[in-house]
This record gives sequence, C-alpha cells and structure tokens, in this order.
Amino acid sequence: MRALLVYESMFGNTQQVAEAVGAGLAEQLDVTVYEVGQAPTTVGGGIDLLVVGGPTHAFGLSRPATRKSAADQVAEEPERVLVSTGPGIREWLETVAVEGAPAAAAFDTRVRVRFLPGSAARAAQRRLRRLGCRLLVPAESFWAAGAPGPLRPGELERARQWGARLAAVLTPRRPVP
Ligand SMILES: Cc1cc2nc3c(=O)[nH]c(=O)nc-3n(C[C@H](O)[C@H](O)[C@H](O)COP(=O)(O)O)c2cc1C
Repeated sequence: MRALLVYESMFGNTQQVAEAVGAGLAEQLDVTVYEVGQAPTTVGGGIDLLVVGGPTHAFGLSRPATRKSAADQVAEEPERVLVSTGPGIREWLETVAVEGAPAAAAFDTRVRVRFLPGSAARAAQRRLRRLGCRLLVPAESFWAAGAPGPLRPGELERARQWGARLAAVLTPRRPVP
C-alpha cells in the first residue's frame, strides 16, 4: 500500500518529525515524503494514505505573515536554515486535487504552554475531511521546547511510533501495537 506524507517546516522541527513519521510508516507501507513546496498538485487514486504535517502558527495553520515572521527569525540566526520557503500546508490543501477518498491523518509541532490553544493538525484535519479523506486517527501534536525549538526529548521516537501505528491501523493484518 502507498502513503504520501507532505510537510511544511520553517525551523526544522516538523521536518524532523515528518522524517520520523515516514520511517514508522515505511515499516509497512511504500511511503514518499515531500516538503510542501515539492509536493504533487494531485493525489492520485493509487495513494492509500495521505499524511500532512506542519508547525502551529498563531493557533492554526501558517499564513504568509506568520511564515515571514519565522523567516525573519531564521535570517537573524546565521546557523539556522529556513526549510520551507514557499507556500504552506494551508495553501497546498486549498489547491490540491485528491482522488479516490484516501485515508488520512494530520500532525503538527507546537509548544506546550498552559492555556495556549490551537493546533495546525486539527485545522489540517478539517480540510482533509472536506477533501473527502477518511481520517484514520485523531490529529496528533509533537512538542517543541519553545520557538524555534528544539523538539522535546523522546518526541522523534514517539513520532516514529505514531507512523508505525498509523500504518498498522491502515493494514490491520498484524496486531495494532
Ligand atoms: C510566527 C509563529 C507563530 C507561532 N504560533 C504558535 C502557536 O500559536 N502555538 C504554538 O504552540 N506554537 C506556536 N509557534 C511555535 C511553533 O509551532 C514551533 O516552534 C514549531 O515546532 C515550529 O516548527 P518548525 O520548526 O517545523 O517550523 C509559533 C511559531 C512562529 C514562528
């Protein structure tokens, strides 16, 4: 079975999580991981699972202004590299054509601050549903220690396990871990 994972990342946290989720999915599926600027404009009927991930910006999916704010932050720190330089997951989900009602799931990265609401993954999940996708599991968040980061300890392993579990839910021939 085939999976497509599309991620957006400014500072690199979501990119790392995406690669870990991809590794978990690859334990059972044929998976291709795309940075959103490189992602196809059509998700064909041969894709069984579509996974999208992005950073939470201003309580939801990024917008041009929030991406500019992140890019400005990166520009001030010469050791950092901006990962996504073009449109984000919001824009990709607004324009992509999805064929064949695939299964889907969404994740984000964000900072764990008390009473700070909002999740890019939940916003992406609503859009995936509108595109006719069947959500396999609830939206998942992976935690950064702050903006820009780094990720909290253990989050990459949790991301790999989440990917492996997604694949197992999609192909329940083996017991779900
Ligand atoms: C402009 C901007 C707005 C943000 N807004 C939120 C927010 O509302 N909630 C949150 O939990 N984190 C917020 N963050 C933190 C990011 O979600 C977090 O640093 C994330 O891991 C970044 O992922 P990336 O490295 O893939 O870009 C914001 C970061 C930026 C740059």
